[in-house]
Amino acid sequence: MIILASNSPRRQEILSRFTDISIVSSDIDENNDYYDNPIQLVMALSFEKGIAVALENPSNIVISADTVIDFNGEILGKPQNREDAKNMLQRLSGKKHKVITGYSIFKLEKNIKYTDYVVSYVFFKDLTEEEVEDYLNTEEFWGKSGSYAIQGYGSLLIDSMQGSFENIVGLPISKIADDLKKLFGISLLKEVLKNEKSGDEL
Ligand SMILES: Cc1cn([C@H]2C[C@H](O)[C@@H](COP(=O)(O)OP(=O)(O)OP(=O)(O)O)O2)c(=O)[nH]c1=O
Repeated sequence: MIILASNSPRRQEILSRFTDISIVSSDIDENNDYYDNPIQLVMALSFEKGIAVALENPSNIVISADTVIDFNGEILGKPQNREDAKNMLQRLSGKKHKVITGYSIFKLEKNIKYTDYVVSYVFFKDLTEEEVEDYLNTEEFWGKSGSYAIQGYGSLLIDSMQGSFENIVGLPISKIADDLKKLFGISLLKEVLKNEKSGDEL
């Protein structure tokens, strides 16, 4: 069984659509000042999140991920407080930014330690002060990189996007499916059929 090393309900929801998973939470310090390159940062953080869990479970496939926003070269993570969130949303307003998710896949008994990343683009609408305040009042911004959730009320803030939607939500499932095929010969569609997951509710 695949282990997802994550506390993120979004990541759990995405991966569990395709295969049975078990969750092992990974608590690492995400305040990492070593990297000013967002790609290096998300790859390093995802590796760190996953490796501790992989060492405990060497015979399992372990997947971990980390998501940040790259706003003209500046890294935006999760907001510390409402003020911080307001500031991020006002800066993203009317502009394009990158959402970068780094992810790692491990199976240590086979000496597999794989890390990669996926970039998506999000174009924000011009937001009024009132719209920003109303969105903040939904409290959805907590725990979200860039202070919004494209899968939630944040969809109203967004003009358009380019690339993988699931990557923005935190797990680039299409790319990970390709990697699972390459690394282990596992097909997520075959997993869906094997586990008789129903497509009816989607
Ligand atoms: C941009 C964006 C981010 N997010 C979320 C995905 C991630 O959960 C979160 C970024 O924080 P992360 O640090 O990547 O992940 P996490 O702390 O939530 O979970 P874990 O480290 O245990 O795996 O932002 C959305 O849900 N929607 C969005 O539109």
